[in-house]
Amino acid sequence: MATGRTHRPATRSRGIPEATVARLPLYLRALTALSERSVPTVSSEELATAAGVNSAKLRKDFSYLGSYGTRGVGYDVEYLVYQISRELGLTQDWPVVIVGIGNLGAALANYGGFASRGFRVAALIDADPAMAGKPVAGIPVQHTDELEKIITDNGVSIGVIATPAGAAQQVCDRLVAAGITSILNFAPTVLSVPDGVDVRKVDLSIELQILAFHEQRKAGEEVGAPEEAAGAAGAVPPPPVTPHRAPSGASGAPGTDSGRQGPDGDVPAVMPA
Ligand SMILES: NC(=O)c1ccc[n+]([C@@H]2O[C@H](COP(=O)([O-])OP(=O)(O)OC[C@H]3O[C@@H](n4cnc5c(N)ncnc54)[C@H](O)[C@@H]3O)[C@@H](O)[C@H]2O)c1
Repeated sequence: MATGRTHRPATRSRGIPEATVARLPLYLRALTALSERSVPTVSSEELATAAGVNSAKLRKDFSYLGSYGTRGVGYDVEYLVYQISRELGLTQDWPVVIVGIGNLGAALANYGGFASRGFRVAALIDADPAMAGKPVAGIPVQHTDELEKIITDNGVSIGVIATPAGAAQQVCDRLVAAGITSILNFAPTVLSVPDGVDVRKVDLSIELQILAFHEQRKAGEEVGAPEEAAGAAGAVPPPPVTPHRAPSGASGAPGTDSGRQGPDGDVPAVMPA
C-alpha cells in the first residue's frame, strides 16, 4: 500500500482550524448534558468550564461557526447542539465496521455510546472461522473473506481496527482498497495510508505512561526539597510517545502532536496515527 500523509491540513477547506474541530466534541458533550437537563442558555464561562476549555478559546471557536451568543444571555443550547452536530457531520448516520472481534472489538461492539452519537455498527468482522456467525452485541460476526462485500453493501466509510498489531496494516490496506476513508486504529502500530484517508489512533497504554511520568514527578516533589525536585523532574525524560506527525497550527487540540496536550492541558487518548 502506498504511504502518504495521515492527516488533513491544519485548516479545513471551510476555514475551521483542525484544533477547533478537535474541541467541538467536547462542547457537544457538555451541551448535550445541559440539553438533557432542559437548560435553555449557557454563558461562555459556564460552558467552557463544563467542557474543560478556556473561555476565550471557546468564544474564538464558536466564531468560526458564526455563533456569537447574546450579550447578557449567552448561547442558545439547542441551537448550538444542532450547529455543532451539523458541523461534525453527526446529523447523518455513519455506518461503522469493526475488524478484530476479540476482547476489545467485542467491548467496542457492546458500547452503546456509538449509536447515540450517530455511529451505527454495521458489521463485525474477524479472521477466525470459528467466530463466523456467532453474535456479539446482537450482531453476527462475519469472516474477513466477506470484508470487501460488507463495506460495499453497507456503504461504510469508517473502519475500526482492533486486531493484533501484526495484522493491522494488512487489514488497513484491505479496508482502504474497499473504499474506507477513515480509520480508528486501536492496534499498537503506525499505519500507512494513501492521501485522503484519515487515521486516528487510540493508545491507552501511552496515556498510562504519561500518568506514570507525572506520578513519578509528584513523588519526587514530595520527597525532595524544591530544588531537588526540580532537578529530579529535569532528569527524568518524558515517556515514549507514539511518533506521529501533526498538522501545523493545531496546537493544544486533542489528537494533535502538540506535546500530547488536550484542549486545556489534558492528554488526549486519541491521536492522529
Ligand atoms: N489502544 C488501546 O488502548 C488498546 C487497548 C487494548 C488492546 N489494544 C489492542 O487492540 C488489539 C486487540 O486486542 P484484544 O485484546 O481484543 O486482542 P484479542 O486477541 O482478544 O482479539 C484480536 C482479534 O483479532 C482477530 N484477528 C486477528 N487477525 C485478524 C485479521 N487479519 N483480520 C481480522 N481479524 C483478525 C482475532 O481472531 C481476534 O478475534 C491489539 O492490537 C491490542 O494491542 C489496544
